[in-house]
Amino acid sequence: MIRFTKMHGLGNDFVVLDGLRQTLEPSPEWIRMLADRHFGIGCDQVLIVEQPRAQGTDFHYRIFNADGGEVGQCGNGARCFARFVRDQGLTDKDRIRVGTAAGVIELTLLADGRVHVDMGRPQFDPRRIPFLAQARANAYVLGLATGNLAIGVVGLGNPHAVTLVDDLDRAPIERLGPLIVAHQDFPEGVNAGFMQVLATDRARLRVFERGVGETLACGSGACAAVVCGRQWGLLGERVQIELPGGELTIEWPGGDTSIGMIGPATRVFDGELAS
Ligand SMILES: N[C@@H](CCC[C@H](N)C(=O)O)C(=O)O
Repeated sequence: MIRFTKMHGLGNDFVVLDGLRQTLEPSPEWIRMLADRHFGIGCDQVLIVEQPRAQGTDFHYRIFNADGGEVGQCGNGARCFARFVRDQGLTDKDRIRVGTAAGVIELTLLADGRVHVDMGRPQFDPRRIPFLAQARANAYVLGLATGNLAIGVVGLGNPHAVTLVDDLDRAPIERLGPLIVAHQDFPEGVNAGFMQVLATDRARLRVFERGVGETLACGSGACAAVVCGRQWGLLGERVQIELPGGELTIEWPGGDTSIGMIGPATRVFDGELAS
């Protein structure tokens, strides 16, 4: 039997697994089965808690998309990770340092039950995102079969493309999302965000995620949207991002500073899976 916990961050849902007290062999086929909403448990991402690998960290955090691919970042998952390791008695710390495939992030359990994630500094160097562009820019033009699209591109431990729209309810996300995610200029794929700015401290966002499709919320996507919005002179330092599943607070002073995200983490149920 494999023990798991079903959790979500604003409807971006996860199967969370303790890889410290049980032996796991997360093949892509097994991850796809867990994530399957008909033949498995159902989730957008599978998250695994492992022994720390980097010095000065408490745990290692592995993230798998529903398609079985392993990735470097999941912001909503990071909040659930913090809640999980505390609720399972794996730590008694309020501030937890976690290594990921993309670097170290810091999670802080707040007194009101929400979690703050220090997501690290945004990456703008196209080669390191990775994105095929000659030089760094605040905006790029992406050639799609449907025409040219203006995007911002930023790495948050995973790649993001952000498009500004006038009306999020009318944006052709189902049509453009798959084209952006699979575009040849993103050798490892990309998460495609669509943002409508409402004020300097408030925006709406929908994200078509790499390896999943559209989700109810994307934490790293919300950070990417604020970074791009600030670079375009549209957003301030502290922004409320409205996603289909609820709201996140994103803080980014700009420049070479790290980006902060505050939001909820919810445990839905615990279960056992016949392995
Ligand atoms: N939902 C996540 C992002 C998960 C990974 C993403 N789909 C990728 O492939 O990079 C979030 O909350 O950040």
